[in-house]
Amino acid sequence: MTLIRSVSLRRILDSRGNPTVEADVLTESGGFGRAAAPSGASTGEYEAIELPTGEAIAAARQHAVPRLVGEVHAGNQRDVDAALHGSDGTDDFSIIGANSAVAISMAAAKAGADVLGAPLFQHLGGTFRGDSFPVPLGNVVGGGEHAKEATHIQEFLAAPIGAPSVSEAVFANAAVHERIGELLDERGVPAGKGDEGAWAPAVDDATAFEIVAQATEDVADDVGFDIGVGLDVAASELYDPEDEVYRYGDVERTPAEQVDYMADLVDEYDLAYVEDPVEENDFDGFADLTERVGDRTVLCGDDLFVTNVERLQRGIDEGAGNAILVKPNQIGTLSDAVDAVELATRNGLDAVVSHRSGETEDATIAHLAVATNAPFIKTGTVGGERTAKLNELIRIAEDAV
Ligand SMILES: O=C(O)[C@@H](CO)OP(=O)(O)O
Ligand SMILES: [Mg+2]
Repeated sequence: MTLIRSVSLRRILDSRGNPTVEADVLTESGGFGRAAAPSGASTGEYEAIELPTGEAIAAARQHAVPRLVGEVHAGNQRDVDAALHGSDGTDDFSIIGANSAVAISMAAAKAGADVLGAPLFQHLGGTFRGDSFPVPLGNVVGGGEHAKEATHIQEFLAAPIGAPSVSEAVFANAAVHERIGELLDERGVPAGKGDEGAWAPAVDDATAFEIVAQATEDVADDVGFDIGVGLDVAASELYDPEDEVYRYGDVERTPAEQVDYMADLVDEYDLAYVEDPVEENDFDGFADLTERVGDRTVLCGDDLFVTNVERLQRGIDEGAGNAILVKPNQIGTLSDAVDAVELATRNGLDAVVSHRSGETEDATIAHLAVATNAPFIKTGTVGGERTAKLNELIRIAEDAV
């Protein structure tokens, strides 16, 4: 019924104005799915390979499409993703590109759901999913690789952990974003926005903490539930492997000092969430920090784990982190992303389904988060490519998809 009739690939724009891969999958019975690959700026060293768009499309047309059309059922996601792996033959999608692979994988899932007449989250997660929702972590101030001349820490996140519904959480994050705009204005600090729509003021990290803490408190008072503060430090981008130091402008920290600094920040700001507090090869430092503060905050590996079950298993064995960031394009298929969530969940780690800094209107990750019962989703606060996912969560909660 869901046998794939055609796969079309094209070059479309992402939110940074760069080209990316979009895939259309059509089934014999008329089911249709369309999806597009996102793209990172602060990419991890161990991510699956994103090829230049034209190359990825040509390679996928040559190697993957013939293995899918007339061969594989879109409703069987494992078969679709196995065909993608089989057509590539490497363990990092360096032949067809993880950008082509993920676009096809997600488009096939949507085509499968379309044939079934079921919402995507239900096709992926089953009929008992759809009652619990992830807490949206909203990027409200940022710098690093997402905005030059702004903060050293890449993302300051609003974490509306006490919100009674996903809709109230989404609106609370937007209110924090707006309040920060006012606070910056009051201080006379001009601010543009970074790649993900967060404010990108030229202030130091300490000032950003002050402003974000005040804004989350103000909005929490208004809405009547708890809003915590989270961070994506993206520490690999601050780390100089030659000198073995983290550089925050003129301030340098050794790996041991970096762990101390992160532990101090967790206590000083009662941080609800910290992503990539140390660089991507430092499992020991991550484990040390987890031992020290893992009982009171979510310590999430992004560049550390790259949605890869082998790296995640190492983290589990070594006690490095208590959460994993899940980005389908880091690993190339939905099946691999779901495997990472399931391994994490079985071992008591939280899954945080995530966007990339370069995005499209594609809202697959909203469905993936609901389908896998992920406790968190990180997908920005404002801007059309971010609200595409946030609004989809609101629709899923209302049974309106
Ligand atoms: O580091 C991250 O978590 C992401 C998304 O916020 O950024 P990028 O897509 O640039 O890797
Ligand atoms: Mg990150």
